[in-house]
Amino acid sequence: MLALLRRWDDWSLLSRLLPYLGRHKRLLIGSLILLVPLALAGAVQPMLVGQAISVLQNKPTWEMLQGMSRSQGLNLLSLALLATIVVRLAFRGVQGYYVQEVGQRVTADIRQDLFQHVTALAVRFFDRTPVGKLVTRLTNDVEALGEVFSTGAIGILSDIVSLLAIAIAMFWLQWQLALLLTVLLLPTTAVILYFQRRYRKANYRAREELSNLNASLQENMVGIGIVQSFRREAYNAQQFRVANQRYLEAVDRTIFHDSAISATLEWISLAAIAAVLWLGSFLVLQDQMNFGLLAAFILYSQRLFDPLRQLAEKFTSIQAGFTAIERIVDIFNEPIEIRDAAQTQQLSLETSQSGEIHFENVWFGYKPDEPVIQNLNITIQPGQKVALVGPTGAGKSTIIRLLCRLYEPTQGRILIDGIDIRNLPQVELRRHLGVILQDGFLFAGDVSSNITLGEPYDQEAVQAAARRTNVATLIESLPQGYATPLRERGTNLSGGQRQLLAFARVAIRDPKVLILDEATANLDVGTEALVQEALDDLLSDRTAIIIAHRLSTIRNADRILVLRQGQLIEDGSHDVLMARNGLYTSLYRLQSLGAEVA
Ligand SMILES: Nc1ncnc2c1ncn2[C@@H]1O[C@H](COP(=O)(O)OP(=O)(O)OP(=O)(O)O)[C@@H](O)[C@H]1O
Repeated sequence: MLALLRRWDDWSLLSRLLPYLGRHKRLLIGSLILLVPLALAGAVQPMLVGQAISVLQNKPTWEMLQGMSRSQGLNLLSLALLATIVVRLAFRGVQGYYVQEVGQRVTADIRQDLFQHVTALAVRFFDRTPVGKLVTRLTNDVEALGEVFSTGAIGILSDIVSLLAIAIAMFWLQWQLALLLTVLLLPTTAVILYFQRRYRKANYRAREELSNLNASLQENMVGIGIVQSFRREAYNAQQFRVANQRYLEAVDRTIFHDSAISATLEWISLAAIAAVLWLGSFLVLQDQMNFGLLAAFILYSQRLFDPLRQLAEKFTSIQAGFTAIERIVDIFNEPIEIRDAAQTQQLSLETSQSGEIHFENVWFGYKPDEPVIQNLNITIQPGQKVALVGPTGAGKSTIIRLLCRLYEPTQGRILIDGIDIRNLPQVELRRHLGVILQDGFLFAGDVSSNITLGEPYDQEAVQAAARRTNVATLIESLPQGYATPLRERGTNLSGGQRQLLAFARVAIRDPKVLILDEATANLDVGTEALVQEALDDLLSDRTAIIIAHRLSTIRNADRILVLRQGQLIEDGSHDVLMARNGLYTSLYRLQSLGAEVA
């Protein structure tokens, strides 16, 4: 307990999460109220047994028992004992249920808030955090935290109330024996605290190792295709074995410290009985105490260590919970870097002139000292089709991520229709931009929901978007049409078909700016014709930024921007750039040569 009080850090961490308890006040208060009769019944039982023995021995008893015959007194005491047993039986179940219920509800609330927080974090956070680790935090850690709120915190309160009730009863009955037991409690508590501290450290390590294990698991599952095609199974299994072994060793350490605590308590509670017998018999022999009282104290010495043992067990789960709290609060503390401004502006979508994009002295780097985009100045007129071209790693995709505000420029600003994108609500910015990437990601759900993505479009709009993007025939040929279930992996859609769905997803939103990042790279010839047709339709009357490695696909762009190492080095139409005989010309010639050789 002292260790807990000393850990102000922990308490301040915990206090961040206390409001969650406040949401379930009624259950919480119910479970707290039930603690009182439970503790009282527990503390009275040894007294009743002691009185029964005294009645049997004709020794002094409580006043109310003195006018009764021995059998009447014994009957009354047995009835009272039965009543305390009934109280404990009846209330313990209800109280346990309430406590678990509070824990589970708090866990569910925190899990939900954590999910919302994590999905609001900038992409930058995901660059440095493996998905497996996040999953561990959202599942195992939240679960461990739930224990703090259920069995942990309230359980500890219940044990403390029991301990207090027993202590008061003991001191009331016989102070010397009570003092002896209290003195024995002190070194026990010190030993427990020592092992607790060790346990806490071991537990933190174990959780870290579990995160690593999950991260490795997740990487292998997601990359299973590559794992198998490069025959990396044995190699990866070896790596997994190492991670698994490390986890095992870390868990072993926690078990060791946990067992050490139980063993200490086991030993000390026996020692306590011996000590009570020793001092108690001495007092009985000296006629300072009767045998009934000694019997009551032997029961107390067992009872006293029982809540202490439970307290230690709960401390263990609370310690695990504190580790989890640290890791969860870490995530809650992760600032949401990209937020809507306090005063946002609106885009006027109605004018035909909307869709102008302007990069003004934009600098950006994923790491502070490594600029990936350097002093970029571009103006794209409404309706213009612009292609971004350049060697691999030149920064083409980065420009798109900046425009979508997945990352913020370190210097300079980006304007859409004259408004800084930081002043636009993110919802509006992203609605204004239709992005199609190389892989059309599918969510678990049916075809329609993969097009609407949860927004309230009616079925007619979904079908119209599908027709516009040449995917309607395909969808209608699926076993359940628009209601066919899809999921990210293992669907029977080809890369091209998924891409057509991604087009429909954008078409239904009717964005003013279309962004294609290698959107047609993965397609077979048949699908490419379909996609090209859909694309021509989508592109009309929209500003578009297109990234394509195959330069033949962007010949018709109004403007081609050539990048090298994050700098714009050429800007013009295909013909103008060819005449200039620069980087674009050499890239184009290289590709034409490649095509001829092929
Ligand atoms: N998430 C990231 N974290 C750190 N560095 C990154 C990240 N994404 C890209 N980079 C680096 O930024 C540079 C530009 O990357 P970007 O993806 O914009 O290039 P690109 O021109 O689109 O390349 P490609 O044609 O190969 O897709 C590269 O040097 C890359 O290593």
